[in-house]
Amino acid sequence: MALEQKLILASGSPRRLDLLNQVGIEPARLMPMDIDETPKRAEHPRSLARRLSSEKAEAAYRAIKDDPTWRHSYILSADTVVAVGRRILEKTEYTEEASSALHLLSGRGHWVYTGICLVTPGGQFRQKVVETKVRFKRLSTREIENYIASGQWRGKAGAYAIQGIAGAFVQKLVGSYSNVVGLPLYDVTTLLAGEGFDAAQGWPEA
Ligand SMILES: Cc1cn([C@H]2C[C@H](O)[C@@H](COP(=O)(O)OP(=O)(O)OP(=O)(O)O)O2)c(=O)[nH]c1=O
Repeated sequence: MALEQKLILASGSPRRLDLLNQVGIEPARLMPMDIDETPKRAEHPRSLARRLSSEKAEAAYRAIKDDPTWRHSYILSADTVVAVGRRILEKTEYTEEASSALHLLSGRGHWVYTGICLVTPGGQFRQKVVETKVRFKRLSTREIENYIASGQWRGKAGAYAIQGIAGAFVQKLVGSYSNVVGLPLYDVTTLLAGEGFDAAQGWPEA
């Protein structure tokens, strides 16, 4: 059976789809999962990324497990969390919040955690959290204002998108770049390889 018939991406993020396509993986179906992403009190950012990625996968699994067309599929989900120390910088739609997040990121190192979760057709959950350390240069008030005006921060964890203008803010990055954009490609393809998927050849015949 071809990979196309086997993989559901439980995400509405165009970046995640682009990243998968980049390595030749085209999911059969996209299932954006609308879950409550509010962190629990004192929840560590790493635990949050793990919990939310598995909640997205669980919601998708519940939706397809009794559906004869989709129940033999794999489900992949992810969640990206940006944090300065233990302080989580959530996605925002408000300019004031985005501006204070950028002031906080300016001239400092921060962590980007992406939780990934792969559910097998048998209902087993395989999970991982991947960490990338990013350091921004010092940002002037003018640079922050211009960035806010670009709107590129909307709906992005940490109020920035490394794949756009904010790429110029990055002084140093340690770890996976694709992890910051929203899906760590090495780790995703390694998880899929554990299920017998070879990116160059597709899935083995069922
Ligand atoms: C830090 C950073 C985040 N992001 C994006 C990736 C994610 O789409 C988003 C983090 O929010 P998520 O909640 O991980 O994802 P989402 O709500 O956009 O999509 P879904 O839950 O349906 O999969 O921020 C970038 O695009 N670039 C970046 O540099």
